[in-house]
Amino acid sequence: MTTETAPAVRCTALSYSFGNSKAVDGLDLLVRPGEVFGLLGPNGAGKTTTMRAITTLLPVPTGVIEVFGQDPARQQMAVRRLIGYVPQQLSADAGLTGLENVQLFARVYDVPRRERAARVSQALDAVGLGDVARRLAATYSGGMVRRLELAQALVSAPRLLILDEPTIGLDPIARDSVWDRINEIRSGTGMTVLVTTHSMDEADRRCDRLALMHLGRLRALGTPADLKGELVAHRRESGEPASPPPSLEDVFRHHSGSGLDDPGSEEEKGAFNDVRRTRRTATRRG
Ligand SMILES: Nc1ncnc2c1ncn2[C@@H]1O[C@H](COP(=O)(O)OP(=O)(O)OP(=O)(O)O)[C@@H](O)[C@H]1O
Repeated sequence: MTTETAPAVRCTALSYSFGNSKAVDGLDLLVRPGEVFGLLGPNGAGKTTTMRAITTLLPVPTGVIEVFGQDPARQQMAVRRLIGYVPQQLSADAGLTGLENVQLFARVYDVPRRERAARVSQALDAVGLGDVARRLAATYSGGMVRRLELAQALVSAPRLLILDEPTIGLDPIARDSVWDRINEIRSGTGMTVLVTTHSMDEADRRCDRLALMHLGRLRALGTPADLKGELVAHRRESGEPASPPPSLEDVFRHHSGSGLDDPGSEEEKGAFNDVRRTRRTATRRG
């Protein structure tokens, strides 16, 4: 299969353990080219581990991963060239200007020297930071820092953009601004986006398809509408009240609630809404 026709990502029986603890447990996943695919799940579900395995940042896992038909274990550099990655952790340097931050990534990604200046300025313009590129990142707001990190990832013109909690800690306006930029770039390039999120709203509004993960395993897969529709059908068949219409939160509870895997702690059962962590935006300004 050529990289043109291959799925953006295919994971087959993917597993990864930290010591005796299984972070990802037999995951099968297929991300189609051009879609926004969301990995949704509470803390510890295995989302970040899955992403890091795809990005080649973890030692070789068990199972198979393909990124546009390439194997990250054997074709590490080829895969890295296809990917732009925005990790959860802060990746912008507050002591550099926006421009310098993106220039740094252009060198790291080995963007050809003669294309560098144009690509850096395109990436900054694409995220709406062209006018403030010569200001220190320390003076940027949380939303601007997140857009700067997006520019860093975009400077290599990736076919697959991987975002780990892209809008955590941002207010709704900054969130929308980040997503608007991502979608503008997608419509211009056909780029695929793989994103993790805790946010039901973000998953519902922004993702074409979702994988619900819990305790390292895939619990459900589909469009937000399909996932909710399946729960409606299940309620109908089991004689449960049809209203109110289910939310994604209800879908998640249905798939990961008591009786599945380790139903153990009460904390784990229903805590989906309680896991929203902030990315400590304020400290990232200084
Ligand atoms: N470096 C590590 N060393 C040991 N255990 C780890 C490490 N990274 C993750 N884990 C464990 O692996 C499991 C999955 O973690 P992972 O970060 O992939 O989950 P997640 O769904 O991304 O959660 P979060 O939303 O909190 O980032 C958790 O039990 C976590 O404690």
